[in-house]
Amino acid sequence: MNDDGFSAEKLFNQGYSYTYDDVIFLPGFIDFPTDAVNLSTKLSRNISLSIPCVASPMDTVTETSMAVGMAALGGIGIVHYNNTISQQASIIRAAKSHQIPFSSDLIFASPSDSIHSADEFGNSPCIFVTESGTKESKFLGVVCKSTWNGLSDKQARISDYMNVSPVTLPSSYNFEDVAGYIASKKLDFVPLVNEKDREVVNLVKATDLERMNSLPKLGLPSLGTDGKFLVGAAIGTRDSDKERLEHLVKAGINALVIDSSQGNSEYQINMIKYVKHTYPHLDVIGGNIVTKYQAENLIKHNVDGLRVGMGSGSICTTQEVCAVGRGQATAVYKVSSIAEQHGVPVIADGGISNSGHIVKALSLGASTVMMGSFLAGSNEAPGTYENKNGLRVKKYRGMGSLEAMTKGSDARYLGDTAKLKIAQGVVGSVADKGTVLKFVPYTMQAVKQGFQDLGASSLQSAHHLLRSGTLRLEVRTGAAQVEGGVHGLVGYEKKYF
Ligand SMILES: NC(=O)C1=CN([C@@H]2O[C@H](COP(=O)(O)OP(=O)(O)OC[C@H]3O[C@@H](n4cnc5c(N)ncnc54)[C@H](O)[C@@H]3O)[C@@H](O)[C@H]2O)C=CC1
Ligand SMILES: O=c1[nH]c(=O)c2[nH+]cn([C@@H]3O[C@H](COP(=O)(O)O)[C@@H](O)[C@H]3O)c2[nH]1
Ligand SMILES: [K+]
Repeated sequence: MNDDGFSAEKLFNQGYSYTYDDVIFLPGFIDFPTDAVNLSTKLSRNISLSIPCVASPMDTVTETSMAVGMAALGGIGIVHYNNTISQQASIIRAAKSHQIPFSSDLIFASPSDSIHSADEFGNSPCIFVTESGTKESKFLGVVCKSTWNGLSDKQARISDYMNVSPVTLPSSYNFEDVAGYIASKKLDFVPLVNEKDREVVNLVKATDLERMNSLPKLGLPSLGTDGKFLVGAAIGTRDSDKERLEHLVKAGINALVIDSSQGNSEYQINMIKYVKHTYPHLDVIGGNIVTKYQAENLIKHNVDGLRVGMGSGSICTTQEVCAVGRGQATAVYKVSSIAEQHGVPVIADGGISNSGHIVKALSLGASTVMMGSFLAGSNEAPGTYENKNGLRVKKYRGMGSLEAMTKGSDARYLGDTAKLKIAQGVVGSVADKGTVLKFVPYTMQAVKQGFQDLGASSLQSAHHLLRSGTLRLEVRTGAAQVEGGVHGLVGYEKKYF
């Protein structure tokens, strides 16, 4: 019997609430190469993923572009609901209509419009002309920036000079097909059009070919039985969320997250019952929870997945405001020890700021990690980059921040104008990280190295090491945490890849 270090069972039963940084694993035995580590997993009972990564349902994290990027990587994005029903449904429809791993910004105008300034093109080489000037309208033609630049009468109506027969490709084409076509015809760009309703879905530029070639090779994407990207969505626990759900189901969601900071409530249980009864084939993820007791209650009502984390998120102030929550390492271990007995996968939500935290979450029993701040600085997150003190940043805010609550179009807070609003989150910003298509694969490679050090060649094997007591861990003192980081240098640059 190995008496070095502690088993998780012993370590997590001593009355302390531990975070990821508090604990450290002792190395195991390596008998396989890093590339033999298999990170495939389950989001929920019936949804399989090839990487354990989930984008959080937050309005500065997951809309179409993030959902597409995460599914292309083999993970999944959960689309937020701090918008109208039609906006959320349209984000989901757009994500599900993609076959290629990225989503370009598309600009639309109607034939009767005029283009007054080159700025209206943004970064796009063209403006798309549709009947109503919106995306969900019949595609009529394009105006290329070069054509507009050459116009003598800049006030002319678009209908007078647009190209009504541009080269397009069907949106069902995959990236290799589109890239091959662009290269062979020497095109600058090609719009991808949904043949059924003649809607423009995406735009691939010649520069994208080079960009994609410089990125790590993608593994298996997350696809549903219909061959389309897997996309999840979140809703709340109000009655109005039932109408929202009807539209999300029509838009094709594959998984539903019932979003609440304290998921063990009558409101949530009633919603779970409603969803399970009305849409028996939809996987329902309940949460958020941090205790065995909460988990048992939601499992009893047949949830297909559990979202774990209260107050651990980077923008969360719940533990300060409400004095309720739990250290995330303890929360993940405790909840997953119950969930595993019922075959319910656990999502470790919040507090992930490096690959080591992902290794810890998964080795303590989670099947996936949900991330907000880790993804919010990517190109795929909503919003534009700003310059702050010489640093390129994007806004990232808590869904319980005053700003997000007052923006909220649903009745959660605005309907309750008589109530005093208390924020449980902050508004901040995060540094530019480039595309998820690059930094997520590198992060997964780092996670594989962590698993190799532990002697775990898969999530199943990591969970087996955990439950059998073979995985040994310890709590790090403050000094040990300092020692485990970079220390004693005058200056340094941290570069992971
Ligand atoms: N994971 C975390 O630690 C935390 C996350 N958040 C995020 O912030 C957002 C807001 O979270 P919450 O405030 O927990 O939202 P919530 O919608 O669950 O709760 C807001 C308030 O409405 C009440 N409520 C919910 N359903 C109701 C119904 N059917 N009838 C009457 N009252 C009802 C709740 O009890 C609560 O007082 C979410 O996106 C959540 O994920 C907020 C705090 C902590
Ligand atoms: O206390 C909170 N107040 C908020 O306003 C808030 N908004 C999001 N969340 C939760 O934080 C998670 C993301 O955390 P990270 O940025 O650490 O990945 C998310 O996935 C949520 O669980 C909030 N928690
Ligand atoms: K926090």
